[in-house]
Amino acid sequence: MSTPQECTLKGASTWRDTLASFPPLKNDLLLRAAAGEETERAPVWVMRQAGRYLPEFLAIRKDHSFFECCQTPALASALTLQPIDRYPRLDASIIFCDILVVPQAMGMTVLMQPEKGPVFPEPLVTPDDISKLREHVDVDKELGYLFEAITLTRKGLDGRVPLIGFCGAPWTLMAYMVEGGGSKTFEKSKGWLYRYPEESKRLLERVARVCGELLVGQVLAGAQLLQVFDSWAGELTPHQFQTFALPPLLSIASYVHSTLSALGHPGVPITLFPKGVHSPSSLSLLSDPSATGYATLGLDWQVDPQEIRQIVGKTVNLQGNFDPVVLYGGKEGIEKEVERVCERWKGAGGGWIANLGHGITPNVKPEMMGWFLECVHKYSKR
Ligand SMILES: Cc1c2[nH]c(c1CCC(=O)O)Cc1[nH]c(c(CCC(=O)O)c1C)Cc1[nH]c(c(CCC(=O)O)c1C)Cc1[nH]c(c(C)c1CCC(=O)O)C2
Repeated sequence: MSTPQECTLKGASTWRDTLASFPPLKNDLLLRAAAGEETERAPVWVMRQAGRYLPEFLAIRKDHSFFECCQTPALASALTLQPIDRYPRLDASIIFCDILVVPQAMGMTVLMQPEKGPVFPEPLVTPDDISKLREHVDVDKELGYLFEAITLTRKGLDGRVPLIGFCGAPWTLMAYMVEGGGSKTFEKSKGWLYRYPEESKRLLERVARVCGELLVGQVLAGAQLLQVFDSWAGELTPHQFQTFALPPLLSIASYVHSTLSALGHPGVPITLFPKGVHSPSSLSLLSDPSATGYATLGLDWQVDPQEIRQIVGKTVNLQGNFDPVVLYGGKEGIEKEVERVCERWKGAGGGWIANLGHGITPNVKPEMMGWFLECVHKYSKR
């Protein structure tokens, strides 16, 4: 990972003017919860909140390919604002983009296929293929559209809620780069970890370098909180998580914090979403933000907040962990479950950001999302 002094992003010299051009923030609940405050109610947002369950999303998507939406700042910004315009109860926005823009920036072709999801026509088959990746990634050149989208979106938000920037975690990105798409068994990518452990570590650190710069660039462009999505972390053994997934995650957070600090930027909190990581030994490694650089841990729906608090203590904030399928439970079912889960969280103590335990799914009725948000506002009150 390069040292902070080497930050050559354009935003490194322009961020003060960029930030000064934004309207003041009116709703800081998310930032207070991310700073560890037990807020008067839980801030709430939903992973994949801009997406296919919204008719206004489908209307734009009909005329533009998925990556065209990501790469066109006006479209990405419009899609980011759609859920914010529709749901005044959301406490955060997340920039419309995808974790797979990092492998694209490294030189890989990624297609988004209608029923299949992401496909890499030329995945990394053996470590020799690593040499096909760009040696040096010019993040401004390859991903500058995301920085532009963020700056544009901060203006469009008009201070209503904070804007979250994000990237994929190196292990999750490596899994896609080696599998060539989604997988049930992860036999190719996990196969690499057994067969080529040293080459895997080098690949993960190379991916981490791009992720670190991408996150810094997003903050310099106006992102107020960052999230790293390790969607496939739960596929690893605890030993693999510690050996392969964690070191590049730590490199990213350390790079982001030290680079922003060297630039005189006040810094932003980072959330890690290590989906499926339930082992106490792995969770313990993530319990101290001063050691990891991650202020908040995202939880999926398969754990209980009070049990997790027992393991990680109260220094780290938690985010999650509603079952995404609760949104198919009908109004009464949603209300009962939100009330139950909010009580567990209040009993757990510490900073809590309400969210689903994974992305919202495409068949959710938009009014059920609205009802879910209303229930969280009501039942998370302290
Ligand atoms: C693994 C992953 C991806 N992308 C992402 C992850 C991590 C979170 C997770 O685990 O779900 C993250 C992501 N993807 C998208 C966002 C935008 C911001 C948001 O609203 O949260 C974010 C934060 C848009 C998207 N990314 C994608 C869509 C739908 C594509 C379409 O419109 O055709 C959206 C709105 C496509 C995508 N992108 C990816 C897959 C596997 C797919 C296909 C399956 C699916 O649709 O969920 C990779």
